[in-house]
Amino acid sequence: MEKIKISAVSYTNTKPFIYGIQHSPVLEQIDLSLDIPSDCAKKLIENQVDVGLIPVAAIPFVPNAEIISSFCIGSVGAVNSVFIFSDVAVNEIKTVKLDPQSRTSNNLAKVLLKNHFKVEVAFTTDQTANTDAIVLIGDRTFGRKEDFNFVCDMGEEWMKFTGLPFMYAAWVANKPLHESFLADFDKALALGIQNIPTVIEQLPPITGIDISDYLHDKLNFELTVEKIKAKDLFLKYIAEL
Ligand SMILES: C=C(O[C@@H]1C=C(C(=O)O)C=C[C@H]1O)C(=O)O
Repeated sequence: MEKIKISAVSYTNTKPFIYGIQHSPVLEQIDLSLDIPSDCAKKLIENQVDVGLIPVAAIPFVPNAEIISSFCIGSVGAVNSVFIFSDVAVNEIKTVKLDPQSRTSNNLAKVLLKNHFKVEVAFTTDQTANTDAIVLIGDRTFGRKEDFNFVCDMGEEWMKFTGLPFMYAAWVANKPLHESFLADFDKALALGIQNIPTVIEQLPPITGIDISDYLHDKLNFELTVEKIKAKDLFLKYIAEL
């Protein structure tokens, strides 16, 4: 039987899901690759894979996109790995360098700066540019908060702006898949979330972040009705940018 090709995020935030997949029988049905989020999206959009843990901002670009799991990468308030870092206060930001690995958080920065902070800002993807602020996500943010005068946690600011939690990435398919596979896959993800203490024990030493606090209390993996509401609202704001 042909394996189901899956692209998942290569960051620490996805380790519980990987643990669950690797400790479940569904592993035998899967060809798993770990990629930066922007590549997870690219692979799913270009049909190089059947399922991706992809940035929610990329969902509208996936033909026949369907969210297939009751789990996601989310937060209820602060997430501690999705930031706008700057040395000037947010109302003084004029230029922002975007993170080439991100699709969701780059758009979240645009949405929040326009609608929440109400500042007009120029964005660049040129990584050599000198800007007032940068968007940075994932493991590369660990230990970086001390390097900047101003630290804006976008999960926290989204909550202040909308009163809602946030969904950064979702498990999305680009074609119909067997019900039995989907049930087994979701069970595998659930197993990973139930075993976060073991996942933490097995991680190599990580500095610059309290990894237990991050995986237990900042990240929030259940795909709730409120998070779907947040995703729909976020996509609406993106369409209005
Ligand atoms: C919480 C995070 O969520 C992520 C942010 C993403 C994005 O900005 O496109 C995509 C996938 C997730 O890894 C993070 O990476 O820190």
